[in-house]
Amino acid sequence: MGSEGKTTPKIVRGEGGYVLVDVPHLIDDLPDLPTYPNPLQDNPAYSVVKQYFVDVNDTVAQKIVVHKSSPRGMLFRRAGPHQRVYFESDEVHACIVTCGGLCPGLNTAIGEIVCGLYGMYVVCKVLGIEVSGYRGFYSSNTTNLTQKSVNDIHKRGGTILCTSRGGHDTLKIVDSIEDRGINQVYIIGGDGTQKGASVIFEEIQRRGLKVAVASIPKMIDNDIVVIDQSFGFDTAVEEAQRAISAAHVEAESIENGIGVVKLMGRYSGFIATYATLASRDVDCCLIPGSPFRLEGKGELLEFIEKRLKENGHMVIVVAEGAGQDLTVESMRSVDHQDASGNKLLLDVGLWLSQKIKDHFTRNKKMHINLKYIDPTYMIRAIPRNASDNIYCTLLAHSAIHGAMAGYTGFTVGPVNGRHAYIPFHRITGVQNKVVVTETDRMWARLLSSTNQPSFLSSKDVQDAKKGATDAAVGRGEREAPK
Ligand SMILES: Nc1ncnc2c1ncn2[C@@H]1O[C@H](COP(=O)(O)OP(=O)(O)O)[C@@H](O)[C@H]1O
Ligand SMILES: O=P(O)(O)OC[C@H]1O[C@](O)(COP(=O)(O)O)[C@@H](O)[C@@H]1O
Ligand SMILES: [Mg+2]
Repeated sequence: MGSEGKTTPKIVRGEGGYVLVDVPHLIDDLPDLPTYPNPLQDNPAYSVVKQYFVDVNDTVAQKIVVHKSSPRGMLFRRAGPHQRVYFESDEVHACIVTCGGLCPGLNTAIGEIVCGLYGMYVVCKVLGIEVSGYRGFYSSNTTNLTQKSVNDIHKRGGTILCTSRGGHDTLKIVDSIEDRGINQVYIIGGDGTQKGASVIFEEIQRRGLKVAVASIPKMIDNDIVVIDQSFGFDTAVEEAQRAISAAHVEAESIENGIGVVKLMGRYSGFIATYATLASRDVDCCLIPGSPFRLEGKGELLEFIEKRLKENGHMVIVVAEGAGQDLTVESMRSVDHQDASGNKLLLDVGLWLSQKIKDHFTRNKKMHINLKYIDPTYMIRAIPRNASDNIYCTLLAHSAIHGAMAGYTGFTVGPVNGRHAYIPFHRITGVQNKVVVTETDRMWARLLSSTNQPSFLSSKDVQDAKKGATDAAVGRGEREAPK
């Protein structure tokens, strides 16, 4: 496995606090590359739009709420089609790879890259890196992707290219790119994948190749900074409702019924938070950013007892990364990792369910009926919903326009609603989290909606505030405290 990217950030400063966090361009290292008119100008669909092309100086502001005396924040390059492109249509040899865990919308993203390249840029060589993920680059399994072959894949869950964890060998991957004559690499994947894409880009740059590397971020649990939301998240929240509903039906149909639902979210609690807020059936939501304890006054077990006495049933949603400090303590775990180096978490849902059962068996005050639901793989495997489908189309188009315009080493996504190109170094190594204190009002809305205690001690509040500051610094919204 490679290390994280070390590209020097390309920062452009101007008047009035203008700070553009720019993305690399092929001409940074290959200044004499010729340009060509964008074929879209002759496309009957797109040429009717008067101002279809973006201006090369267009930027998107990361910060839209600014104070009189605070820094203006950073800008990113606006995504979209450019008047001039750096590839002739028949010169393009693109490839697409999907890595990491499944996420609804992967097939739409693949299909839309293929259709966008063929339809908008009259490209006719698009290779799918199969079987699978990064290691697929150095196996012989590839497939020619055509508009016909991707025709209805957006209706299916999973990825037609398959995916994998581990197996990132930068040199072998770039050798394969070079040997096959690939000059546009589209990489779809999560945080690990973005780190991998970053080192691939650096090796390509080191070899002085005319190869654009564009990535589409896939983080089902939305733990990506800078961009508004990741694809598949909306679908995941919707599908999570079904698990919560089932837990609610089970819980309310039996005396002292408790439904426990574990939702994805290793570092963040976005799916759990949004699904809880949306469902209104949840009595208690537990996420990584909000520590809790089991025993003691005002702590979780006491709250469960209270809610059962009041309502006769309750639903608990727990994000997979919640309470890891407690599970590690009680299960004396060893530090296991998956093939990609991700820490393997202990199943907090199972652990919590057992703890609740033990508590009520021990104190014999109340007989409870607990049902535990883990819908992780059911959620990941479904096809995307309508809004994620459209979103994936826009992401794919933004990636294609960027690569054709010669940008490289970038990921795409909406920043305050406008699509932008973001350099890898801005999104790798920092995680987006639900911030339970300070500025994040969503958690406050959740507490008010479930009417659960916050379970936070004053030390937790201090730690959470520090976490909020670190996250804001990570997002570039605030300067690091001196
Ligand atoms: N620091 C890294 N450098 C290079 N490749 C990496 C790095 N971290 C992860 N990868 C590779 O990225 C791919 C996907 O990573 P993984 O963490 O499994 O999924 P995700 O991208 O969804 O987070 C794997 O093939 C893994 O080897
Ligand atoms: O069984 P797998 O494929 O390792 O996946 C389990 C993990 O995949 C996820 O669904 C998503 O993780 P990634 O974003 O790293 O792919 C996690 O929430 C979960 O812990
Ligand atoms: Mg990941």
